[in-house]
Amino acid sequence: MALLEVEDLVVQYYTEDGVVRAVDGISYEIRAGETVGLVGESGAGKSAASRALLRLLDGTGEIVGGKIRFRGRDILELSSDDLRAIRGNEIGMVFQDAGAALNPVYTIGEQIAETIRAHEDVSDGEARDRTIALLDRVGISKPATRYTDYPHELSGGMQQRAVIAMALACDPALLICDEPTTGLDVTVQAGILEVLAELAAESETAIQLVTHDLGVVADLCDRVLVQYAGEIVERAPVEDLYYDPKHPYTVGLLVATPRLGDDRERLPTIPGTAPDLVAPPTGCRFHPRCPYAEGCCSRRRPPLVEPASGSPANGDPDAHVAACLEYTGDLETGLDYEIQVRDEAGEDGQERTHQGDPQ
Ligand SMILES: Nc1ncnc2c1ncn2[C@@H]1O[C@H](COP(=O)(O)OP(=O)(O)OP(=O)(O)O)[C@@H](O)[C@H]1O
Repeated sequence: MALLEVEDLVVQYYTEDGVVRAVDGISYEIRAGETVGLVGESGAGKSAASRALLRLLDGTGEIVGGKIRFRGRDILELSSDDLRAIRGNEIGMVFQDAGAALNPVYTIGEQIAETIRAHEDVSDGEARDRTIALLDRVGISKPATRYTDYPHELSGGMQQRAVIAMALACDPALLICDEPTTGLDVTVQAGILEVLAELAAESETAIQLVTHDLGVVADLCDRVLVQYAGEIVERAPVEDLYYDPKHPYTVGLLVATPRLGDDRERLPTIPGTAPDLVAPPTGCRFHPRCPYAEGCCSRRRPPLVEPASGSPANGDPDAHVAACLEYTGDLETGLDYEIQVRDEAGEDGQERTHQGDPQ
């Protein structure tokens, strides 16, 4: 049994402009210990999908369909007490804004120790010792001294490390990280990513990592889910996705990802903007931005299929599947990524393919 199973999840927000279907029928699973990246541009519904896992949607957000099972338990059916017992204990969370996750009136040590005591029957001394060990593990130097710091005494990066320490306090089976480094400067980001990379490599904790940065995914993840306009359009083990992307949107994301030694002055971006989720495009939601779109793309919604055979995705989490009509045999001209990628080449005509080393 998978640790986490998400089936046909649908999340909506109710706004003045209408009903926003932020997540529209996504399915995936995460097994114990693996790190899964959820990538896509801003507005794709990645945060909504992640917050829904713990029923922590903000504003008018509502889960209107689907199933979420964690260790076989139906998250959507749990009482709020049972859910609270899972949050912060079996499932840890790290969201974008570290400042908001910390209580300004308690020291970081007290907050982390309190999280441990809330879920486990331990003495104050033991909670304190474990907290200091956690602060050390996430790279906070002089952890015994830092224990008594208030959040405002820490830099943004150190606050985020403290939040990660708090999320790890009860040794969770699953850690949900939503853009954990956004808003931090580049060197600070690198430090936080290192902490997560160690965690991904060494611990039994599974991670769902939400990011718009495919470079980060390459460093940390075992598998990747690509989300576009509320749907998963491609799912693959990380190497397959980098070396052999199948969906034109994924190719666009990869071409737009800076690489080590990149000498392009301006990175190409995917033309157009993410669609309005009140009234998303018909058929394939990416078709208005897709360089390969044909008439059928605005009429047929592509199913997730195995590209080689065109057979429907069968739930094998390690399968490489993509939702593009090319793979159901509907496109006449087909996809020719080489041409698009060559267009990005410099004047020397050197091809810079998206199939370089992921970094
Ligand atoms: N509290 C809210 N009220 C109304 N609409 C919302 C709310 N939160 C998100 N949305 C809408 O839901 C859609 C998905 O947003 P979400 O934040 O989940 O995307 P995302 O992929 O995580 O983007 P980002 O990387 O910018 O966080 C967007 O259209 C957004 O405007």
